[in-house]
Amino acid sequence: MAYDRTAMLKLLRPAMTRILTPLGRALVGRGIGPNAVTAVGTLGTVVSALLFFPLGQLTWGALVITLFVLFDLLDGVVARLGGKGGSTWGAFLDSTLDRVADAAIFAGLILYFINTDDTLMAAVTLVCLAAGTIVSYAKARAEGLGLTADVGLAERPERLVVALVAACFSGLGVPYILPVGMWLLAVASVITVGQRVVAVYQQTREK
Ligand SMILES: CCCCCCCC/C=C\CCCCCCCC(=O)OC[C@H](COP(=O)(O)OP(=O)(O)OC[C@H]1O[C@@H](n2ccc(N)nc2=O)[C@H](O)[C@@H]1O)OC(=O)CCCCCCC/C=C\CCCCCCCC
Ligand SMILES: O=P([O-])([O-])O[C@@H]1[C@@H](O)[C@H](O)[C@@H](O)[C@H](O)[C@@H]1O
Ligand SMILES: [Mg+2]
Ligand SMILES: [Mg+2]
Repeated sequence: MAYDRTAMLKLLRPAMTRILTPLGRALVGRGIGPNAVTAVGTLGTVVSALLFFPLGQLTWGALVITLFVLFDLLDGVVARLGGKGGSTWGAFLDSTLDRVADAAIFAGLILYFINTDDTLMAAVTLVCLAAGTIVSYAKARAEGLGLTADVGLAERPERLVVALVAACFSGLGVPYILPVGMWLLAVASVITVGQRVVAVYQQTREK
């Protein structure tokens, strides 16, 4: 059964791939493989999220993190240009390290809220972190069972764009944008968990 793809950012993927292809080709030409790109992207994201955000450097944090999360598109480009179309180990590493990067981004924001004595927003951001992890787990578990759960309002690109744009503009002084972004993301992530559970349930009923 086909499912509607509600996550609109997926439409940007071909364009982003085209933009990153010359860089990917240069990396392949220098013998740099996809796993190195995945590892550097994750390390850069973790270090910048846990450095900039807790210090209140939201704009710089968002910009530097953006640079490193784009490595997640670049690693796939490098894998495909490498000629073998990607490896099983690389696919596992990519998805697993995505969880590490996501945890660091939201942990950095939680530490920022704790440092500014905003316990409520720290809790809302914790919901974003937990629900986002469950969203990814639901898909991985479904795929492990031979099903799909490739649906939802707040898939990873949406979660990253909302969090990073809100942090970026909050750092520039736009009022309320970070709390509003985190509240919206918490609600959208919880809804996405529900959407994936329903999608898997429907497939099990059809079998
Ligand atoms: C200095 C910074 C300037 C800021 C400029 C902002 C530019 C960004 C603008 C827009 C971003 C647009 C978002 C793009 C959406 C893309 C949609 C999408 O689907 O993305 C998914 C991916 C990656 O998914 P995945 O990892 O699954 O795919 P891969 O292509 O990697 O393929 C996986 C397969 O590849 C093989 N493989 C992989 C790795 C490996 N080691 N070995 C392998 O073999 C294997 O077969 C695998 O199965 O991307 C993402 O999730 C990342 C999304 C990035 C979102 C960025 C958000 C930033 C937006 C704004 C930031 C705030 C800045 C505000 C600026 C304001 C200015 C006024
Ligand atoms: O499920 P989700 O968190 O929305 O989306 C995620 C993808 O964007 C990511 O690229 C992949 O490696 C993860 O395993 C996960 O599926
Ligand atoms: Mg990737
Ligand atoms: Mg990924």
